[in-house]
Amino acid sequence: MSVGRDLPASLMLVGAGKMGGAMLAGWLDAGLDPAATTVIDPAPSEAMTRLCAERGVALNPQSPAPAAVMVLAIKPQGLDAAAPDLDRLIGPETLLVSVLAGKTVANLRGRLPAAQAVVRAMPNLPASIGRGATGAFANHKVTPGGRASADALLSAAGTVAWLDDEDAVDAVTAVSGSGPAYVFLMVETLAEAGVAAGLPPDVAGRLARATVAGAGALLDADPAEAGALRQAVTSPGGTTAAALSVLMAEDGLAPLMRRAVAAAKRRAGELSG
Ligand SMILES: NC(=O)C1=CN([C@@H]2O[C@H](COP(=O)(O)OP(=O)(O)OC[C@H]3O[C@@H](n4cnc5c(N)ncnc54)[C@H](OP(=O)(O)O)[C@@H]3O)[C@@H](O)[C@H]2O)C=CC1
Ligand SMILES: O=C(O)[C@@H]1CCC=N1
Repeated sequence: MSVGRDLPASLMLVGAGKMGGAMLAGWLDAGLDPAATTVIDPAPSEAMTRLCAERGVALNPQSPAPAAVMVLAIKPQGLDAAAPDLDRLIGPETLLVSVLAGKTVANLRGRLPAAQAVVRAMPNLPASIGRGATGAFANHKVTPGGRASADALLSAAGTVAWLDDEDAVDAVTAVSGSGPAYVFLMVETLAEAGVAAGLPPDVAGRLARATVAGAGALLDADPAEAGALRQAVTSPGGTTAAALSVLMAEDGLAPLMRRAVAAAKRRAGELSG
């Protein structure tokens, strides 16, 4: 699908924080018309204010007109307070694309009755460099053209997986939405372990960061499965095997990751409503 061709004729981004800001930069780079783009955020960061000024994007205009697509990127906990004002900004043809964790299509339509066609999307932070991973679900009111627009927007930020089952969005949230934080934590804990093993903190930090970044880049460049790449590092009877006997033990990383993902999915469910 051609990203540029299917980008919406006009777009309103509501909430230009970490996730909204990351996506906006990618969309503008992908060819979204800045003159047809509006950002609504009551207290935009300096960087967002500068980006809008430099690229010619309208920031908090007095009387914004409904756009072809509204992307909602406020916190889920802020939906109730924001909804009455936002509902007035949704036209009969507006496609609502929400990235709010936990908020279901029914939750959204309950707060925003003007919204008919709704896409629930769960992107992640590497969208800021066009390397995001997004899961998306479209309700039955979304037309093929609306889905193509949403796909073009989300694809501008990286890989998109469309989901047939809305319940899967909470699992996507727990795996890829929150997932970058798990990887960043891996860098932090690997560095800490390096210090405990005797490395100076700056050396441990630099090597841990470069190791995770390099492993990610290799995973990206090499079509081999992650397990095969792991085996390529593991010399029989060597140091990696010794470490993996700890990480792959019955009480190692796998059950810990299952518990972490289950906790995130449970939290997404709690944010529903
Ligand atoms: N961060 C991430 O990695 C991911 C986040 N998400 C989802 O993205 C959404 C935003 O998260 P994130 O970017 O981290 O949060 P942020 O707090 O960074 O961004 C939310 C932004 O919305 C603004 N805002 C608050 N109320 C309104 C309003 N009524 N109208 C317009 N803007 C408003 C906030 O302003 P102020 O700060 O002044 O309140 C803030 O700038 C969440 O729903 C989250 O679940 C999804 C995937 C990944
Ligand atoms: O932590 C959160 O709730 C959001 C959703 C996924 C990533 N950040």
